[in-house]
Amino acid sequence: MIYTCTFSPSIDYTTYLPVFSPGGLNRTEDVRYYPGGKGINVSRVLKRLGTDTVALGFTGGFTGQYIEQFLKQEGIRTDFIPVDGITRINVKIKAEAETELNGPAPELNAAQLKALADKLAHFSRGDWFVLAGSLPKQVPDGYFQQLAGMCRERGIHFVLDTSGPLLRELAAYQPFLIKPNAEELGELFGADITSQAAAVRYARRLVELGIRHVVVSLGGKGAIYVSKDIAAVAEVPKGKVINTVGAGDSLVSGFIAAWEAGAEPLEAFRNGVASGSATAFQSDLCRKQDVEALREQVTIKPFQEQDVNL
Ligand SMILES: Nc1ncnc2c1ncn2[C@@H]1O[C@H](COP(=O)(O)OP(=O)(O)O)[C@@H](O)[C@H]1O
Ligand SMILES: O=P(O)(O)OC[C@H]1O[C@](O)(COP(=O)(O)O)[C@@H](O)[C@@H]1O
Repeated sequence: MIYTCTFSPSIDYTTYLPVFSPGGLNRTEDVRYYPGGKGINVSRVLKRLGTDTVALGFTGGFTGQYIEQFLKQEGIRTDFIPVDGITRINVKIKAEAETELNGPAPELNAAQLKALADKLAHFSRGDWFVLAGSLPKQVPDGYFQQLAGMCRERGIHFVLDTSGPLLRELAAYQPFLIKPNAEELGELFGADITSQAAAVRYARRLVELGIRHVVVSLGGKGAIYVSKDIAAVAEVPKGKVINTVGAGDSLVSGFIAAWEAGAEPLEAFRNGVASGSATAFQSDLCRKQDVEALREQVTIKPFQEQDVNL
């Protein structure tokens, strides 16, 4: 089974307007309320691609209930741990530029954290644990390391899509897949990633740590895949960008869906990139038919040492 885990779910209050004036009164007529948070997006996309998951994480209040109901209506199994606070609402303003306002998640107590570790203790070899999105800082030292260590010991595919200092620490637990964007990869190494060659160089350092698949997403500039034997660059298909929120999560989902179906790494990568772009080209997350239509338009080439600026 694929378990996704979202420590900080959200409702993504997504609104479209031609011009956004900071500091002024902005009236908007087109508003959507999507359940969000990276693991939840992965569960939603995998469902659309025909793969079942269980969405784990922490939810609270009326916003938490909304997310749970929404996912159930889409046929997604949930097993959230209830928390006392109210699940956040993240604001996504789609005007000339995309502006995001991501709130803090409710605090978690020791019993709630333990409840998650107890669930992980029942996973079987070959299951997946997709830990995605921002992680709370106020957890006891070593907690996330314990979860990552359980995955390593039990042969669970550990997929990590987070940012900040924990990304560096958990990378040492040899996740199966990680998907930083260029900025997150740069943060890991205290570097500015301004070229494909730099992205490949640092991704290789992660592979040397024992991570099997490293995908560096580059927004509209595509993505890079690095493993022990392969370094490849994908160009994205052309299309009208509508909402890139969830594009990174869709990339992760497309990769996992194809891998579970027996695809080779570069085919899984292609499916991931097509899923990311299919999401960027619509308001909500990608649909299977759009991913299939875009897949052949994703060009993948071996990485060439000559430098290409990002
Ligand atoms: N402007 C875009 N045009 C086409 N595809 C895009 C665009 N933005 C994102 N994507 C697709 O989504 C993937 C992930 O996007 P990215 O913005 O890098 O992720 P994140 O949201 O995690 O930072 C990209 O690798 C690409 O496949
Ligand atoms: O946990 P974070 O880092 O605040 O991110 C949460 C946000 O990321 C998203 O999951 C989208 O992520 P991506 O655009 O990176 O795929 C939103 O749904 C959510 O509002």
